[in-house]
Amino acid sequence: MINVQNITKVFTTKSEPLTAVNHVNFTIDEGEIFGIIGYSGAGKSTLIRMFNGLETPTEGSLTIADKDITNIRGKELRLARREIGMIFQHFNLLWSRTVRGNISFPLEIAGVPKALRGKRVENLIKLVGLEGREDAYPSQLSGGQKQRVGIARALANNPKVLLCDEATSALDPQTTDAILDLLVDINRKLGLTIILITHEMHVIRKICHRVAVMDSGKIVEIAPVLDIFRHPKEEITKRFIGQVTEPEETKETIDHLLEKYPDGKIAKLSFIGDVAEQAIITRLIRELPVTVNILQGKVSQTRNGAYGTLFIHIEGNPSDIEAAIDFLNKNQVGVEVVQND
Ligand SMILES: Nc1ncnc2c1ncn2[C@@H]1O[C@H](COP(=O)(O)OP(=O)(O)OP(=O)(O)O)[C@@H](O)[C@H]1O
Repeated sequence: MINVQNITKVFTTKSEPLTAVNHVNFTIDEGEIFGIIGYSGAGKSTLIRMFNGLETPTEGSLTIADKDITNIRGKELRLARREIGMIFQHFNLLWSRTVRGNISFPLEIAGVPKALRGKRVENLIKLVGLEGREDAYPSQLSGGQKQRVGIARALANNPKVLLCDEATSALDPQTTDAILDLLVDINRKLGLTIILITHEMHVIRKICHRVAVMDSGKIVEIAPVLDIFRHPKEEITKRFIGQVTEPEETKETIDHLLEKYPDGKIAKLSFIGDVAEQAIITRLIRELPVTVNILQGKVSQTRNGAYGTLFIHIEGNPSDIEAAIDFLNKNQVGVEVVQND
């Protein structure tokens, strides 16, 4: 449905040209929730802003539903923008208008007659769960409620695509989850394609089907979310995954254990889906003369299934430890020795 080909954006700055997005290629299917993750300055905002003409690419093309939106201007661009809604980190609401007034605004701009607007606004308020708050002003709303208004406003003209620019970054964890659940609900109900940018792997893990990892203007890795969890290739991807799979205290625990047991090896095991980690560890201890200490474990749920990590410390003589790692590898467990000696 969406085809991004060789998209590049170079900004002219006082000192030298700055390449914010550097020859990026990918496609997005209709109805997909597609995440783009990267640290600050990676080029995510610039990339997403090219989807609705807020930035013009220096090179490359971008087609949405077979329509090339790269170089359109004026009326054509305004019409194309109606097909693409956008929500923002800081909501960008009109402070002098009520909830109803904010949601109605894009309909007024599009010239929808008043008689039709009322019904449409009521439906949108219901869709995002803001019944009873229709007459409140943004200053009277919580962050989560403000973003619900942002979502309703973005959906007012029945867009095919919703762009989310760090839409949950200003919200607390509980409100973030509620807004993410709402996005999934809307994606299911309306078949809407959602493209979101974030620096939080939690957001990707919770709702995205696929993810692209962006670094210095380039897409360095792109895959279904569960595959990325299972086989991250790039160092930066591993760091993002660590945000959700590794409890913060893991490093301290590992350091402590290395001091306590200087001879062992510490391994990070990855389990996908229903692989029963308990049974594998039990068999490992029975079959090989090694001792296993379980340090930390966590299971994360993604849209495509569960992903678990377990940190263990293996003690024994070196050949038995090697045999233990072999055993784990043969049992469809991802094994990464994180540190030894
Ligand atoms: N209008 C502009 N003029 C000059 N440079 C810009 C402009 N907009 C963005 N940049 C630069 O392009 C690079 C990418 O910025 P961008 O905002 O796209 O990154 P980002 O990944 O979204 O980060 P953040 O989350 O901090 O916004 C940065 O080095 C930024 O300073």
